[in-house]
Amino acid sequence: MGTKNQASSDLVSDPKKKRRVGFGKSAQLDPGVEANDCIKIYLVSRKEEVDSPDSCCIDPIDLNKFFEDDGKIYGYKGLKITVWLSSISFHAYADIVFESTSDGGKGITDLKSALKNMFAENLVEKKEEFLNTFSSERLYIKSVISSGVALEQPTANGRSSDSSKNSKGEASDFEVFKVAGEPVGHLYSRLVPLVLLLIDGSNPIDINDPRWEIYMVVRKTADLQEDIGINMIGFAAVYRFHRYPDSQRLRLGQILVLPPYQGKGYGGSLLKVLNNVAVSEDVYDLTVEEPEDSLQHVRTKIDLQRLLVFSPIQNALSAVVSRIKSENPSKRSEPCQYGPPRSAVEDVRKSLKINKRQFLQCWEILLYLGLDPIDKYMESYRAIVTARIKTDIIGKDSEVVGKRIIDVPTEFDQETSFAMFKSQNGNVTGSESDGAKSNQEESLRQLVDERMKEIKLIAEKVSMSTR
Ligand SMILES: CC(=O)SCCNC(=O)CCNC(=O)[C@H](O)C(C)(C)COP(=O)(O)OP(=O)(O)OC[C@H]1O[C@@H](n2cnc3c(N)ncnc32)[C@H](O)[C@@H]1OP(=O)(O)O
Repeated sequence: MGTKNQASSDLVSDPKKKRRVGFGKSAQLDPGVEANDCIKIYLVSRKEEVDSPDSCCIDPIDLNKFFEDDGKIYGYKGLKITVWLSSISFHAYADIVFESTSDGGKGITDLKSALKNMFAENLVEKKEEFLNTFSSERLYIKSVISSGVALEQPTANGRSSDSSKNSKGEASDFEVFKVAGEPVGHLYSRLVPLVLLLIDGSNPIDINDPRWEIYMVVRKTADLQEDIGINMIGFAAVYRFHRYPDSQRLRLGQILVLPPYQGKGYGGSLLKVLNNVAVSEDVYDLTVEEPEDSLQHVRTKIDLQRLLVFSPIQNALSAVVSRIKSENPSKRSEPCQYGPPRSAVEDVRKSLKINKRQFLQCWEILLYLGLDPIDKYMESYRAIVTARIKTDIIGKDSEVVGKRIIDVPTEFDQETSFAMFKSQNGNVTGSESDGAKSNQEESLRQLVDERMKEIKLIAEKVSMSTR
């Protein structure tokens, strides 16, 4: 880490100095600068890319969280921090530039310790030392994968056309390696900054727990010399649970495709490899921990492609589609069940390793795809989705007297925030009113609209890929 206008030793590193109390009037207090506004992080794979304006600037989820209290940096005038993060060894170097420092009543932020929070041991003090890592650590990824196991690549359809969009054909030129046991800790320690910067709401995994495995996607670059040409594209951290009495479950905890490679099919390919692992090892199921919408989108597309050709569920699916067509669910006063039979849930889990929750999500979209032409059955379909969402939010007893949903002020997404309200005698008391009821209906309508949009989008993509 270094500075241009000021020596790095000028930076405050004594925690006691971090938040000195100022005595000026509050109106004159240093307003600070948002970390997000003065830090830029570039991902570089060659030393020539350092200082180049054309390098890949990444877009971290939130840099403010690395700075105490309100995420602001205090005490600097004209502060600009440029971080170069190596995608070869994952070391980082920070170039810190500022015109002057002074305590404007809020102390002078300790930049060193904040950057250490982000990059830990990967942070290199001297630029020269950082530049040297491109040669001294050039075999790092190669050495990691040499301790791992190469996995079979998926041959399933779905991404090949997208991959060919890339004129360099990058997405077809990759391999996946599984790293387990002792090397996981060392490798993951290097990957932690990427996880914290690029995966929303992530926390580092416990590297002392031997049940974590890392699946690494690498690309061999043909134009470079032997030994050098291996880049990491992305990785997944997967937890292997024991399931009594003699089975195992896999849980995808974190997945990241490096920003320059996102949207080129690598994430989907990695998920397909994980599906292959789950099926070939005959584990109980493969689940995903709190998937982001973007991941859930890719995952659902892949699962739908598998389900559409999975013959054991096709009869059940046709039967439910026919019932919807003839029963007209939108006209029924009682909510009706159009879910899959239990045997289908079990078949899907056993053969495809898709768990029930994910299968139900996919089933809803399979019904949409089956109701052809969908426009004719849209009212019925929407009624089914509405009933399902209502049940998900307030449980199976939603129609029971005395239980109502109301929307409540919340710091979370308003669209998904409800509270259940139960009165003693079945009458609604307190603040629930006609107004609250219509708010509740509006919230439900918005949720249904969102889900309908999502279903339509995925159904279109899947139809396109299977044509
Ligand atoms: C359990 C967890 O780890 S949850 C956190 C998941 N990880 C992250 O959010 C980190 C940042 N994102 C990523 O690393 C990647 O974008 C992943 C892993 C989510 C997906 O990998 P990619 O290689 O980008 O996906 P891939 O190219 O196979 O598929 C692209 C699809 O994902 C969608 N997608 C990719 N990135 C995003 C995004 N940031 N936002 C919304 N959608 C996205 C695209 O719309 C595309 O869908 P389409 O083909 O239907 O148009």
